[in-house]
Amino acid sequence: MEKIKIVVAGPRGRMGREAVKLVHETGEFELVAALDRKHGGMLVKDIEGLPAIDAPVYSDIEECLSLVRADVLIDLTTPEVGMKHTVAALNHGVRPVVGTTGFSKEDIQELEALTAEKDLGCIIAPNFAVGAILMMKFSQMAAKYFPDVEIIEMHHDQKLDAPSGTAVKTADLIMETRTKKTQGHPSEKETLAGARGANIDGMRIHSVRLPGLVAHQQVMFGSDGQMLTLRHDSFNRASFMSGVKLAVENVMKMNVLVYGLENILE
Ligand SMILES: NC(=O)C1=CN([C@@H]2O[C@H](COP(=O)(O)OP(=O)(O)OC[C@H]3O[C@@H](n4cnc5c(N)ncnc54)[C@H](OP(=O)(O)O)[C@@H]3O)[C@@H](O)[C@H]2O)C=CC1
Ligand SMILES: O=C(O)C1=N[C@H](C(=O)O)C[C@H](O)C1
Repeated sequence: MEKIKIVVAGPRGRMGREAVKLVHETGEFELVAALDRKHGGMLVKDIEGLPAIDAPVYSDIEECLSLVRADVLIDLTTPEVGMKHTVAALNHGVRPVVGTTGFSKEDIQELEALTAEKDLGCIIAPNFAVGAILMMKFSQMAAKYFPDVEIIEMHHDQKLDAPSGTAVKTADLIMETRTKKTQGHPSEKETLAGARGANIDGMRIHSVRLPGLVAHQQVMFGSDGQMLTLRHDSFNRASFMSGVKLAVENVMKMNVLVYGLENILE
């Protein structure tokens, strides 16, 4: 069987490094190139800390996808770069698996239309950890019975986007089952701006950023005399890799855009 030919964008990043390792160690995957703005013209093996792979490194996606035959692009960069990469991949007939967070609803709609036009698969997954997907699904179930919910997401202090993609996705899923309401006292006032967190459909999201953290989320449901707390912790980036593998395998069989790994987990 032919291997799935993969390009990784952001190979020096915390997630990109793990993704390169995953591709290298997975028998049915092959790393055919990497996209790295600082190391165009080099080989992957020449970048400090990356495995001994002879694949070329490009700094420009157009050049990369014109010269290299690839099946899948794994993007782990920033929302602006990730959007540009995803559009370029689809235009070159390459299926994107996007872990990058911070895409807007409009970005996702635009990519959905392009994916349909190109008749390709595309997976955008704000969180690849299976435990996090379950936490989101359980939150969606709970919100039907507990409409008062606050999401507390906690990440390392190098994270660029807030709230996290996972928190936004959790809120999106909750909105499907929760009876809309504005939480808290109707006359509540913040005496310090931001004290009540971000408001999404009347729910609140709080973003904690501290050194030492990796990726954690707690969803708290309150009701008369009882409370339900659902929590997931990623203690390292390896926790995301089984989801990346699953996404790569699935995107090869798809011809639509899927936003969220919960849509492909059996
Ligand atoms: N879906 C999931 O399960 C997960 C998603 N994430 C998301 O993945 C993304 C990456 O996270 P993480 O690995 O921690 O971040 P890092 O900052 O460690 O890595 C980001 C990578 O993107 C590159 N990059 C940044 N800006 C540019 C640019 N303008 N052009 C080209 N490359 C650029 C960086 O290269 P350089 O050094 O040159 O800046 C770096 O290699 C984030 O959006 C994060 O939220 C993270 C964990 C899990
Ligand atoms: O930046 C991170 O680290 C993470 N980002 C994703 C998000 O924004 O939800 C996934 C995970 O929480 C780790």
